Amino acid sequence: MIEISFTKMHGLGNDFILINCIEQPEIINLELEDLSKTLCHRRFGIGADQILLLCPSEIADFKMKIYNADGSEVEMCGNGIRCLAKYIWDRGLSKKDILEIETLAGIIKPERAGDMVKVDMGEPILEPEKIPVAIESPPPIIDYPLQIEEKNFKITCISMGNPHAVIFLNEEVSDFPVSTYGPLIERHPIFPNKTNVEFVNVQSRTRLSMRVWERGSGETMACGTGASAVGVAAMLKGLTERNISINLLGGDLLIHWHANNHVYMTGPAVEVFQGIVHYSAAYRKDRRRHPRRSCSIAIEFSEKGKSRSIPCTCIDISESGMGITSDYELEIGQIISFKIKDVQHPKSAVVIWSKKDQCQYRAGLMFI
Ligand SMILES: N[C@@H](CCC[C@H](N)C(=O)O)C(=O)O
Repeated sequence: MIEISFTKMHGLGNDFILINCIEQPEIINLELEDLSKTLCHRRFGIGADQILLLCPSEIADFKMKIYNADGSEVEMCGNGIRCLAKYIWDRGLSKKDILEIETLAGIIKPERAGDMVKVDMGEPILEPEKIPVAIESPPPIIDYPLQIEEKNFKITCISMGNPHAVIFLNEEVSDFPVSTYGPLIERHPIFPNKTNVEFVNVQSRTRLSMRVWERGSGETMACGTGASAVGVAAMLKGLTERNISINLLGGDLLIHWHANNHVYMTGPAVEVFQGIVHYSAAYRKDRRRHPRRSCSIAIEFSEKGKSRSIPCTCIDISESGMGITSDYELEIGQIISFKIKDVQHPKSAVVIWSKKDQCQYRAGLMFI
């Protein structure tokens, strides 16, 4: 059982469990799919649509990893990145007004905009093979006919880093059976990576209303990438201007498809509460980048801020970490210092797992 500190946040009711993996680096070593499924569960967990992991990045200010409630890892989350930016600013983790956040969809830039957060969502992707959607037709895919049971839909396909199928309805979106057709379209074989599905009504040339069925999470109160895709779809079809507001179940987002081809999304981000969850951790199978050599070397370590030396045995070692056995129990996240005679290695490590093994303790350490 490990303790995980988290912050519950939402963007227009699309809710997130944000975990700071810079402060808790051991989290990255967990089975993250299991973690997301467990924590997002609305009855047995904390409850959320997605988990967001704040991580260090080598190419941007920070990295955001995102997992849906069903455990699937996703490329991008528009409401999530506004919440992540607010978390970073509120805790003084960066003084920059425009952040660069690495995601699986590339580097996305959230910017302070008064009480709101404006996000440069990048350029929409229209090529069918990149969305991806198995339709052999030149881009853009607009109003492609798709029959689902007795209903004939027309889908407009766009990727904002993640896939979206946008459907403009003649009937009222507020009464539409989103939870009947959403999952059938999400898993339709023409979407090899599944898809998010947006159902839309046009109110005027500057205002739309929509509901969204999110891939891997079900119907949510809002979706930032979804609203961006809907804005692009409406503009491609000539239904609206390039600067519009979109009403979702949780409130409004502003979408601007700029002449530079970037989509800008503006909306709120809210922190709800902080907490600590006790989690029965499953660890990732061995995905080490550096192979470990077995050994048996007696070493001593000391805990950060303490001078007492504690004996232990190093039982395997690689470029990035080592395994030890000791009579002393170490805690996950604890930082220790040590020295191994005649071996070149960093002098500090963080404990990424720890368990009792018969009458001794075993721990995995990552060099820092
Ligand atoms: N809620 C998000 C999108 C989250 C990911 C999505 N469910 C997917 O699987 O692509 C947003 O605000 O963009």
